[in-house]
Amino acid sequence: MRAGWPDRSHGLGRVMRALVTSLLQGGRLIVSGMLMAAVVHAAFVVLFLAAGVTGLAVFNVISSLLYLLMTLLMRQPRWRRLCEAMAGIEVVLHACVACYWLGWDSGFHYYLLLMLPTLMVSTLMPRRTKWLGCAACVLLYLGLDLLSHRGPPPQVLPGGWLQALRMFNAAATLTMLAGLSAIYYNLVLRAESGLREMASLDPLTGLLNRRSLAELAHDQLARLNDASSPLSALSVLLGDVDHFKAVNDQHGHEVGDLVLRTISQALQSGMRQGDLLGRWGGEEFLVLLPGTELPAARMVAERLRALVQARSLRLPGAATLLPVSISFGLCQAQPGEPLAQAIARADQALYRAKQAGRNRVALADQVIDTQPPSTLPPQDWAEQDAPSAEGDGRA
Ligand SMILES: Nc1nc2c(ncn2[C@@H]2O[C@H](COP(=O)(O)OP(=O)(O)OP(=O)(O)O)[C@@H](O)[C@H]2O)c(=O)[nH]1
Repeated sequence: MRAGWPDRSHGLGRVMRALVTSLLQGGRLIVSGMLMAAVVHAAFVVLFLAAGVTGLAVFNVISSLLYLLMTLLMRQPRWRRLCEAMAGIEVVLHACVACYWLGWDSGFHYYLLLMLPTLMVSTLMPRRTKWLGCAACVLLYLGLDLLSHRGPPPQVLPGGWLQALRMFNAAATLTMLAGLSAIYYNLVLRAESGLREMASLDPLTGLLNRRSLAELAHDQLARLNDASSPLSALSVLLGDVDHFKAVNDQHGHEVGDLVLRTISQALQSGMRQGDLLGRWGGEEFLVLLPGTELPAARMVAERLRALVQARSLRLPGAATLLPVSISFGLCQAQPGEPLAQAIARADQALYRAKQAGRNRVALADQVIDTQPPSTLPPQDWAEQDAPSAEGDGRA
């Protein structure tokens, strides 16, 4: 239980807590609107009692309670559609009755205007229904105007009261419109950032996906080529999970996915601030190390490799651990070198790491290579003293 809430809340405390919780956690435009409506209606009870308009004061008590009830009911998805419809009916009915009873100058017709944005942003009704609802509101507004101007209203308030009421209604409507707009704007922002996140992250591992990592890599290469930029080096590390096909084949794709997530976490745990990690392909990971030259990058790669190796998995019912390991190919991007070429060089080094027994780091040639792999000179080294992969026999 959060500090500040009583341990055992009863009655009003519980209702208040549910209201605040529904507002904060529900986070929905319509819930916030209903809570605002309950408060505004409660304010009108006081106003009407003071002006001697008892009938409308009772109407407002009922409306205020109805809105509080709906705010609570809105937490249950099955009640949402009914609540939205009830709120709409209440606004229209209340605006019409109050405007007819006290006259056009009371300003109650303003509340009909609230229906237009509320209808339009509702997620619970089809587009056609929204437009029909808006058209009905406009017709009602015009009809109410005609009806109210045919003669004096049933209850005539003193001039000062009427003016105060109209100003209150105008202020309340405008404030609610501003509030609704702000809430809607926040919802749009949240949805937008959610979409952006979905578009840039790999859903399985939560790492950057290939597209967003490629964009960042292009930015880094541009900085490397820019003489005014402080970036002096960029190392590119391409990793590939060892014997991953065998994991899938022997244990199924769910275990394969678990291995990928485990390796992602291991890699993330070894990343430094400013380095970039992403899932480049199925079982391939790409790491960019800005400001890092080859010797330091090699140490980073060794650290990541060791972190992955330490994450062997114990599968349910299995007597032995499932070994996991990763091989890395490493190169330092050359100024002016395209991304594809830097990655191709890292890939060639990765190929040699695999050939040399896996679970190791291999460095690419420093020379920018434009030749096909078959004509390359023999590579100078793959780390022969690195530990062997678990279960090398599967190679
Ligand atoms: N479970 C799972 N498997 C994937 C995913 N993406 C790719 N794979 C599998 O990863 C396997 C990659 O196998 P290979 O490229 O043959 O390589 P490997 O078995 O890891 O062997 P080496 O790389 O030589 O050590 C293929 O069987 C793909 O189907 C994924 O998101 N989830």
